[in-house]
Amino acid sequence: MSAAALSDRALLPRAPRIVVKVGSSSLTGEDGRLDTAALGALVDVLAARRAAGGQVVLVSSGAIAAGIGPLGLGARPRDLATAQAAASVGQGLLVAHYTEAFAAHGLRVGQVLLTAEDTIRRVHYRNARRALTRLLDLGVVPIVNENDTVATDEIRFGDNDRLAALVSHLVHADAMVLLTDVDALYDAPPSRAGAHRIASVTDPGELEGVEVTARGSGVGTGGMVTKLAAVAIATGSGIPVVLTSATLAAQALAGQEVGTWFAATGRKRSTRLLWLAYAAHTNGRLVLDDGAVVAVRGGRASLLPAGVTAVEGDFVAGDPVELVSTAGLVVARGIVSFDSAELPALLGRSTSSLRAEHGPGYDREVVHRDDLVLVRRTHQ
Ligand SMILES: Nc1ncnc2c1ncn2[C@@H]1O[C@H](COP(=O)(O)OP(=O)(O)O)[C@@H](O)[C@H]1O
Ligand SMILES: N[C@@H](CCC(=O)OP(=O)(O)O)C(=O)O
Repeated sequence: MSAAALSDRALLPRAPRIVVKVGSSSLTGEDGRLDTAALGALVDVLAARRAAGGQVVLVSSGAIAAGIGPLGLGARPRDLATAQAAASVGQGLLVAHYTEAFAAHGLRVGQVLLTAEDTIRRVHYRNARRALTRLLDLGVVPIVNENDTVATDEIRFGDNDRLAALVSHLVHADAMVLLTDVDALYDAPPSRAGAHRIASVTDPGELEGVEVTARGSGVGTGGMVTKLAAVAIATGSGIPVVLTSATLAAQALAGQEVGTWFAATGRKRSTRLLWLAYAAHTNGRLVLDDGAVVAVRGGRASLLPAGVTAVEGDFVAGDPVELVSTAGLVVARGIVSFDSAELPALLGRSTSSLRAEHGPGYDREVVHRDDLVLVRRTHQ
């Protein structure tokens, strides 16, 4: 990423590396099936960007939609197993369409399927980053999607908006472009009479009072809610975002006054912590005593067994969990370093007594401070 974040949409044409995310709703026709003409039109815009010297990572949804027709399904499947089957059939077809469309411009594509896990486990995200940057160096257009066939209900993005934000962070993108079926963020769902387009957002506080729904277009998932969560992840880590419709992609990339511009607000953070803060589905809760709440809120302390009073849920070491006060207020999220089965016997105990009784290894933190993020409210 260049040293300073892009300060204005007019600078977008000169951004060296962008991540473009296109949603199912922009790639499907009225019947919910893949619209290859819309896909072709998007590829024309992205190919022009490549021809002008810019690097592009495309995060494309549409695998499930592309599987609907070939499998003879009437509509987008709601159950996970059928959705996974549709994605399995559709992903190959989707990438085949992209391969052909980009090849017409002399460009190669590379398929990259990621899971939520890939963005938290250190070794996984290093691998993903290395592969993506090598593809870009080789002049390839990486086409990223969630690996739907292996993603489980508990740990998956489901929508590609947050995946796109984490990919933007992973590749140090200069900007993220979210393409959907509405031309901008509106102050209320656009179907409502009198809803107004919001041209730019420079501070997250400006989003207060903006009414968004999680209900998408029918083929998409998450609606505007997951888009704003993705915007928070990207802008909060120094990456500005443009949100507009796929049909306005060319104008958006040219820096014209379309869509909604979200200015970068924060500095770069670790991808794993971003995932934990905004995207992770937690598998359990640790209840903290008052002293531990104060220590954790201070931002520099790890959570020790002595500060935990109760454990809720089933999890294994390495899972994301919520850290809550005795009143049930979520204080932080963290990657826990014990299984839920072994924790109850350790609670309230000092690390030295645990080491004496159970051996070295047991004197570790329940959540290390490097694996912990304080919770702030978002639109999620
Ligand atoms: N305040 C809002 N501004 C704009 N769109 C909104 C708002 N609230 C809800 N939406 C809805 O979000 C939908 C886009 O989400 P979705 O269908 O999940 O898209 P995609 O498939 O591109 O991810 C739009 O069709 C729109 O109806
Ligand atoms: N990975 C899924 C994407 C899920 C989805 O619908 O995402 P989106 O349309 O971006 O809200 C697919 O390719 O069908």
